[in-house]
Amino acid sequence: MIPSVDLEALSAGEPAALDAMRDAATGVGFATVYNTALSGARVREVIETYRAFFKLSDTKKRAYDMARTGANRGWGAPGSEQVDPDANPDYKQYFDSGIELPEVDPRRTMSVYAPNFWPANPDQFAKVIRAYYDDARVVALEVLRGLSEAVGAPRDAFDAAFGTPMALLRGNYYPKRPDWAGAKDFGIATHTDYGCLTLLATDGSPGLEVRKRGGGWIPVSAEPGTFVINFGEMMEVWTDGLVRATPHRVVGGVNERISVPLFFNPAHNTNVAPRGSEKVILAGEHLAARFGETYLHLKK
Ligand SMILES: O=C(O)CCC(=O)C(=O)O
Ligand SMILES: [Fe+2]
Repeated sequence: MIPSVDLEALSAGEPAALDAMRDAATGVGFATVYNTALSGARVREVIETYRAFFKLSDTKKRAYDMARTGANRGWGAPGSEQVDPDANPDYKQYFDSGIELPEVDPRRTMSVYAPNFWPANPDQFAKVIRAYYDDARVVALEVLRGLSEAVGAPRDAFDAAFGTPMALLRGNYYPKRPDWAGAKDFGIATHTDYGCLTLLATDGSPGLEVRKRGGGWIPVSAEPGTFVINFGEMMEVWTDGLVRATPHRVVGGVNERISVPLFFNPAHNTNVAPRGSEKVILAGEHLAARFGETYLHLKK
Protein backbone atom coordinates (compact mmCIF):
# COMPACT_ATOMS: atom_id res chain seq x y z
CA MET A 1 0.00 0.00 0.00
CA ILE A 2 2.79 2.43 0.97
CA PRO A 3 5.72 1.96 -1.45
CA SER A 4 9.17 1.28 -0.05
CA VAL A 5 12.14 2.93 -1.80
CA ASP A 6 15.85 2.03 -1.67
CA LEU A 7 17.45 5.49 -1.78
CA GLU A 8 20.80 4.23 -3.05
CA ALA A 9 19.03 2.46 -5.93
CA LEU A 10 16.97 5.59 -6.58
CA SER A 11 20.14 7.71 -6.75
CA ALA A 12 21.62 5.20 -9.19
CA GLY A 13 18.54 5.60 -11.38
CA GLU A 14 17.44 1.96 -11.05
CA PRO A 15 14.06 1.51 -12.76
CA ALA A 16 12.37 -0.37 -9.87
CA ALA A 17 13.24 2.43 -7.44
CA LEU A 18 12.15 5.14 -9.88
CA ASP A 19 8.83 3.33 -10.41
CA ALA A 20 8.23 2.98 -6.67
CA MET A 21 8.95 6.68 -6.15
CA ARG A 22 6.66 7.76 -8.96
CA ASP A 23 3.86 5.53 -7.66
CA ALA A 24 4.28 6.94 -4.15
CA ALA A 25 4.36 10.57 -5.26
CA THR A 26 1.46 10.44 -7.68
CA GLY A 27 -0.60 7.91 -5.73
CA VAL A 28 -0.82 7.68 -1.95
CA GLY A 29 1.62 10.59 -1.41
CA PHE A 30 3.72 8.62 1.12
CA ALA A 31 6.63 6.16 0.98
CA THR A 32 9.15 4.63 3.31
CA VAL A 33 12.80 5.13 2.35
CA TYR A 34 15.78 3.01 3.42
CA ASN A 35 19.47 2.73 2.61
CA THR A 36 20.27 6.38 3.30
CA ALA A 37 23.33 8.15 4.73
CA LEU A 38 21.61 8.28 8.17
CA SER A 39 22.01 5.16 10.32
CA GLY A 40 19.57 3.80 12.89
CA ALA A 41 22.09 4.58 15.64
CA ARG A 42 22.25 8.20 14.53
CA VAL A 43 18.46 8.56 14.59
CA ARG A 44 18.28 6.91 18.03
CA GLU A 45 20.78 9.44 19.38
CA VAL A 46 18.65 12.30 18.03
CA ILE A 47 15.46 10.83 19.49
CA GLU A 48 17.07 10.32 22.92
CA THR A 49 18.37 13.90 22.82
CA TYR A 50 14.88 15.24 22.22
CA ARG A 51 13.49 12.87 24.87
CA ALA A 52 15.91 14.23 27.49
CA PHE A 53 14.65 17.74 26.77
CA PHE A 54 10.96 16.77 26.82
CA LYS A 55 11.46 15.04 30.20
CA LEU A 56 12.48 18.36 31.81
CA SER A 57 9.82 20.04 33.96
CA ASP A 58 7.40 22.40 32.24
CA THR A 59 8.93 25.26 34.23
CA LYS A 60 12.34 24.54 32.70
CA LYS A 61 10.94 24.09 29.19
CA ARG A 62 8.95 27.31 29.45
CA ALA A 63 12.25 29.24 29.39
CA TYR A 64 12.51 28.13 25.74
CA ASP A 65 8.83 28.57 24.86
CA MET A 66 8.45 29.81 21.28
CA ALA A 67 5.46 31.85 22.48
CA ARG A 68 8.06 34.27 23.90
CA THR A 69 9.25 34.91 20.35
CA GLY A 70 7.59 36.25 17.22
CA ALA A 71 8.57 33.09 15.37
CA ASN A 72 8.56 29.31 15.74
CA ARG A 73 11.90 28.43 17.27
CA GLY A 74 12.11 26.59 20.57
CA TRP A 75 9.57 24.62 22.59
CA GLY A 76 5.90 24.33 21.65
CA ALA A 77 3.78 23.50 24.71
CA PRO A 78 0.85 21.05 24.62
CA GLY A 79 -2.14 22.80 23.07
CA SER A 80 -0.02 25.42 21.28
CA GLU A 81 -0.73 24.27 17.74
CA GLN A 82 -4.07 23.64 16.03
CA VAL A 83 -3.52 22.08 12.61
CA ASP A 84 -7.21 21.36 11.96
CA PRO A 85 -9.72 24.13 12.71
CA ASP A 86 -12.44 21.48 13.26
CA ALA A 87 -10.42 19.67 15.94
CA ASN A 88 -9.05 20.87 19.29
CA PRO A 89 -5.43 22.04 19.54
CA ASP A 90 -3.02 19.07 19.46
CA TYR A 91 -1.94 17.50 22.78
CA LYS A 92 1.63 16.83 21.52
CA GLN A 93 4.57 19.01 22.49
CA TYR A 94 7.38 19.78 20.09
CA PHE A 95 10.67 21.57 19.56
CA ASP A 96 11.41 23.46 16.33
CA SER A 97 14.72 24.62 14.89
CA GLY A 98 15.84 25.88 11.51
CA ILE A 99 18.68 27.11 9.39
CA GLU A 100 21.35 29.31 11.00
CA LEU A 101 22.15 32.35 8.90
CA PRO A 102 25.14 34.61 9.62
CA GLU A 103 24.36 37.38 12.13
CA VAL A 104 24.60 40.06 9.46
CA ASP A 105 22.12 38.34 7.14
CA PRO A 106 19.01 40.58 6.86
CA ARG A 107 16.78 37.52 6.34
CA ARG A 108 17.14 36.72 10.06
CA THR A 109 14.41 39.31 10.72
CA MET A 110 11.95 37.15 8.73
CA SER A 111 10.10 34.66 10.96
CA VAL A 112 10.82 31.80 8.52
CA TYR A 113 14.58 32.38 9.01
CA ALA A 114 14.50 33.33 12.70
CA PRO A 115 17.50 32.40 14.86
CA ASN A 116 17.29 29.21 16.91
CA PHE A 117 16.38 29.15 20.60
CA TRP A 118 18.58 26.37 22.02
CA PRO A 119 18.11 24.98 25.51
CA ALA A 120 21.14 24.73 27.81
CA ASN A 121 19.96 21.25 28.86
CA PRO A 122 20.71 18.55 27.84
CA ASP A 123 24.14 20.05 27.19
CA GLN A 124 24.69 18.24 23.86
CA PHE A 125 21.27 19.31 22.52
CA ALA A 126 22.31 22.07 20.10
CA LYS A 127 25.31 20.09 18.85
CA VAL A 128 23.39 16.86 18.15
CA ILE A 129 20.34 18.52 16.61
CA ARG A 130 22.37 20.93 14.44
CA ALA A 131 24.47 18.11 13.02
CA TYR A 132 21.38 16.03 12.26
CA TYR A 133 19.72 19.02 10.63
CA ASP A 134 22.67 19.39 8.26
CA ASP A 135 22.87 15.70 7.36
CA ALA A 136 19.11 15.19 7.02
CA ARG A 137 18.95 18.07 4.51
CA VAL A 138 21.45 16.24 2.30
CA VAL A 139 19.28 13.11 2.40
CA ALA A 140 16.11 15.13 1.72
CA LEU A 141 17.69 16.76 -1.34
CA GLU A 142 18.73 13.34 -2.60
CA VAL A 143 15.11 12.15 -2.25
CA LEU A 144 13.94 15.21 -4.21
CA ARG A 145 16.45 14.50 -6.97
CA GLY A 146 15.13 10.97 -7.22
CA LEU A 147 11.55 12.23 -7.27
CA SER A 148 12.43 14.68 -10.00
CA GLU A 149 13.90 11.96 -12.19
CA ALA A 150 10.98 9.65 -11.37
CA VAL A 151 8.46 12.17 -12.74
CA GLY A 152 10.49 12.81 -15.88
CA ALA A 153 12.20 16.08 -14.93
CA PRO A 154 15.96 16.72 -14.74
CA ARG A 155 17.50 15.31 -11.55
CA ASP A 156 18.67 18.75 -10.46
CA ALA A 157 15.40 20.58 -11.16
CA PHE A 158 14.90 21.38 -7.45
CA ASP A 159 18.52 22.07 -6.48
CA ALA A 160 18.55 25.85 -6.97
CA ALA A 161 15.42 26.37 -4.84
CA PHE A 162 17.04 24.72 -1.82
CA GLY A 163 20.19 26.87 -1.49
CA THR A 164 18.93 28.65 1.66
CA PRO A 165 15.96 26.47 2.57
CA MET A 166 13.32 27.40 5.15
CA ALA A 167 13.83 23.80 6.30
CA LEU A 168 12.40 23.20 9.76
CA LEU A 169 13.43 20.31 12.00
CA ARG A 170 10.93 19.28 14.65
CA GLY A 171 10.97 16.85 17.51
CA ASN A 172 7.40 15.74 18.32
CA TYR A 173 6.67 14.27 21.75
CA TYR A 174 3.36 12.42 22.12
CA PRO A 175 2.66 11.33 25.68
CA LYS A 176 0.31 8.39 26.12
CA ARG A 177 -3.14 9.48 24.92
CA PRO A 178 -4.61 11.44 27.86
CA ASP A 179 -7.63 10.05 29.76
CA TRP A 180 -9.55 13.25 29.09
CA ALA A 181 -9.06 13.03 25.29
CA GLY A 182 -12.29 13.00 23.29
CA ALA A 183 -13.24 12.66 19.63
CA LYS A 184 -11.74 16.07 18.77
CA ASP A 185 -8.43 15.49 20.56
CA PHE A 186 -5.38 14.21 18.70
CA GLY A 187 -1.65 13.91 19.13
CA ILE A 188 -1.68 15.77 15.84
CA ALA A 189 -5.02 16.27 14.07
CA THR A 190 -5.59 15.65 10.36
CA HIS A 191 -3.47 17.96 8.19
CA THR A 192 -1.32 18.18 5.10
CA ASP A 193 2.27 19.39 5.47
CA TYR A 194 2.91 22.90 4.15
CA GLY A 195 6.11 22.56 2.17
CA CYS A 196 7.68 20.28 -0.44
CA LEU A 197 8.98 17.14 1.21
CA THR A 198 8.87 15.80 4.77
CA LEU A 199 11.56 13.33 5.88
CA LEU A 200 10.29 11.71 9.07
CA ALA A 201 12.20 9.55 11.54
CA THR A 202 10.34 7.81 14.37
CA ASP A 203 11.20 5.73 17.41
CA GLY A 204 9.46 2.77 15.76
CA SER A 205 6.19 3.04 17.73
CA PRO A 206 3.00 3.00 15.68
CA GLY A 207 0.73 6.06 15.58
CA LEU A 208 0.98 7.73 12.18
CA GLU A 209 -2.05 7.19 9.94
CA VAL A 210 -2.30 8.22 6.30
CA ARG A 211 -5.64 8.96 4.66
CA LYS A 212 -6.52 6.54 1.91
CA ARG A 213 -8.00 7.94 -1.28
CA GLY A 214 -11.63 6.97 -1.05
CA GLY A 215 -11.60 6.91 2.75
CA GLY A 216 -10.09 5.04 5.67
CA TRP A 217 -6.64 5.22 7.25
CA ILE A 218 -3.41 3.35 6.58
CA PRO A 219 -1.06 2.91 9.56
CA VAL A 220 2.62 3.57 8.74
CA SER A 221 5.57 2.93 10.98
CA ALA A 222 9.33 3.15 10.56
CA GLU A 223 12.15 1.89 12.75
CA PRO A 224 15.11 4.23 13.30
CA GLY A 225 17.17 4.08 10.08
CA THR A 226 14.08 3.83 7.89
CA PHE A 227 12.24 7.06 7.08
CA VAL A 228 8.71 7.96 6.14
CA ILE A 229 8.54 10.56 3.40
CA ASN A 230 5.57 12.54 2.18
CA PHE A 231 4.89 15.56 0.03
CA GLY A 232 3.36 18.87 1.06
CA GLU A 233 1.15 21.61 -0.26
CA MET A 234 3.88 23.55 -2.06
CA MET A 235 4.93 20.47 -3.99
CA GLU A 236 1.36 19.69 -4.99
CA VAL A 237 0.87 23.23 -6.31
CA TRP A 238 4.31 23.38 -7.92
CA THR A 239 3.71 20.15 -9.88
CA ASP A 240 0.13 21.20 -10.73
CA GLY A 241 -1.34 18.31 -8.76
CA LEU A 242 0.88 15.55 -10.15
CA VAL A 243 2.55 14.98 -6.77
CA ARG A 244 0.03 14.61 -3.95
CA ALA A 245 -0.09 16.20 -0.50
CA THR A 246 -1.94 13.59 1.55
CA PRO A 247 -3.71 14.25 4.88
CA HIS A 248 -2.40 12.35 7.89
CA ARG A 249 -2.77 12.31 11.70
CA VAL A 250 -1.70 10.75 14.99
CA VAL A 251 -4.53 9.80 17.36
CA GLY A 252 -2.14 8.49 20.01
CA GLY A 253 -2.16 5.31 22.04
CA VAL A 254 -0.98 3.64 25.22
CA ASN A 255 2.72 4.36 24.80
CA GLU A 256 4.58 7.63 24.49
CA ARG A 257 6.09 8.24 21.08
CA ILE A 258 8.73 10.52 19.53
CA SER A 259 8.94 11.46 15.88
CA VAL A 260 11.37 13.78 14.10
CA PRO A 261 10.16 15.38 10.86
CA LEU A 262 12.40 17.52 8.68
CA PHE A 263 10.08 19.83 6.76
CA PHE A 264 12.14 20.47 3.66
CA ASN A 265 10.84 23.86 2.51
CA PRO A 266 12.59 25.81 -0.27
CA ALA A 267 14.06 29.32 -0.04
CA HIS A 268 11.53 32.08 0.76
CA ASN A 269 11.70 33.69 -2.67
CA THR A 270 10.97 30.48 -4.60
CA ASN A 271 7.98 30.72 -6.93
CA VAL A 272 6.06 27.49 -6.34
CA ALA A 273 3.27 28.28 -8.83
CA PRO A 274 2.78 25.55 -11.44
CA ARG A 275 5.71 25.63 -13.84
CA GLY A 276 4.79 27.43 -17.03
CA SER A 277 1.87 29.29 -15.43
CA GLU A 278 1.72 33.08 -15.13
CA LYS A 279 1.02 32.98 -11.40
CA VAL A 280 3.43 33.84 -8.62
CA ILE A 281 3.12 31.96 -5.33
CA LEU A 282 6.02 32.72 -3.05
CA ALA A 283 7.11 29.89 -0.79
CA GLY A 284 7.87 32.28 2.09
CA GLU A 285 4.39 33.80 1.96
CA HIS A 286 2.66 30.42 1.86
CA LEU A 287 4.69 29.13 4.79
CA ALA A 288 4.27 32.26 6.93
CA ALA A 289 0.50 32.20 6.24
CA ARG A 290 0.19 28.54 7.31
CA PHE A 291 2.31 29.16 10.43
CA GLY A 292 0.03 32.11 11.24
CA GLU A 293 -3.06 29.89 10.97
CA THR A 294 -1.84 27.00 13.07
CA TYR A 295 0.50 28.25 15.84
CA LEU A 296 -1.76 29.76 18.49
CA HIS A 297 0.84 32.38 19.54
CA LEU A 298 1.15 33.60 15.94
CA LYS A 299 -2.60 33.80 15.29
CA LYS A 300 -3.70 37.28 14.29
O1 LIG B 1 4.47 11.93 14.30
C1 LIG B 1 4.23 11.58 13.15
O2 LIG B 1 4.37 10.43 12.76
C2 LIG B 1 3.72 12.59 12.15
C3 LIG B 1 3.96 14.01 12.54
C4 LIG B 1 3.42 14.99 11.55
O3 LIG B 1 2.60 14.68 10.73
C5 LIG B 1 3.93 16.37 11.56
O4 LIG B 1 4.67 16.74 12.49
O5 LIG B 1 3.59 17.11 10.60
FE1 LIG C 1 2.54 16.12 9.12
